[in-house]
Amino acid sequence: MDCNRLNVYFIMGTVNCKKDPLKTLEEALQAGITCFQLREKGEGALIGAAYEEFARACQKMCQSYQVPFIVNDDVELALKLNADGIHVGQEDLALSTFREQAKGKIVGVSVHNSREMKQAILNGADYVGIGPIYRTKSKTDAKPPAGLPFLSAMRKQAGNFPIVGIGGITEENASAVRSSGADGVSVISVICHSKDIKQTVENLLLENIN
Ligand SMILES: C=C1C=NC(C(F)(F)F)=NC1=N
Ligand SMILES: [Mg+2]
Repeated sequence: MDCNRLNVYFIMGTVNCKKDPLKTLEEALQAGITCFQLREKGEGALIGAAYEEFARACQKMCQSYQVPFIVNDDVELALKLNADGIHVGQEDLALSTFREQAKGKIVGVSVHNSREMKQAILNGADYVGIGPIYRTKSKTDAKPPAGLPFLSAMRKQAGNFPIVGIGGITEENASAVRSSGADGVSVISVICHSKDIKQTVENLLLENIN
């Protein structure tokens, strides 16, 4: 996976949004997010036909901006929609299972320590999500903040394997996350709660990427 794809990796579900989620996604795509993950979970999340319909609407929008459409956890839906990839946690399926069913798809894995990262790379992940870097409000069962030194240590171990930082990342701390070794920043609230999504995404983007 081209690590520039991870530049600004927006993650969203209907639960995260104050205003219309599809409008939020449209504005974020227009502003230049480089990857999108549908993470529909938690209290009040869509299920069944409404969930699938929402997912298809998000996928269609991503396709019109040539931005990868990644599904969190739900491998079945990812395969049904022929999504560009999936993102799974340590508790989700074994990558090998998904890999067989989905050649050429992007597979991302959340990792919290060097053993998990080593395993994810061995199992054929295309990128790893490392965090939470800072305190997050978006994930109820998040681990304690790992901080930048942890991210730097993981970068040292990973060589140039694609790494995206996640957890409490804002316009203020995004550059520190990048200079600590992340190829990109993954965000939920800072975009979902932004009054000016175009400005927010521009402030998060690493400019003049070749
Ligand atoms: C828990 C997560 C950790 N990392 C990522 C990503 F940023 F995509 F790598 N997504 C998640 N849903
Ligand atoms: Mg998960």
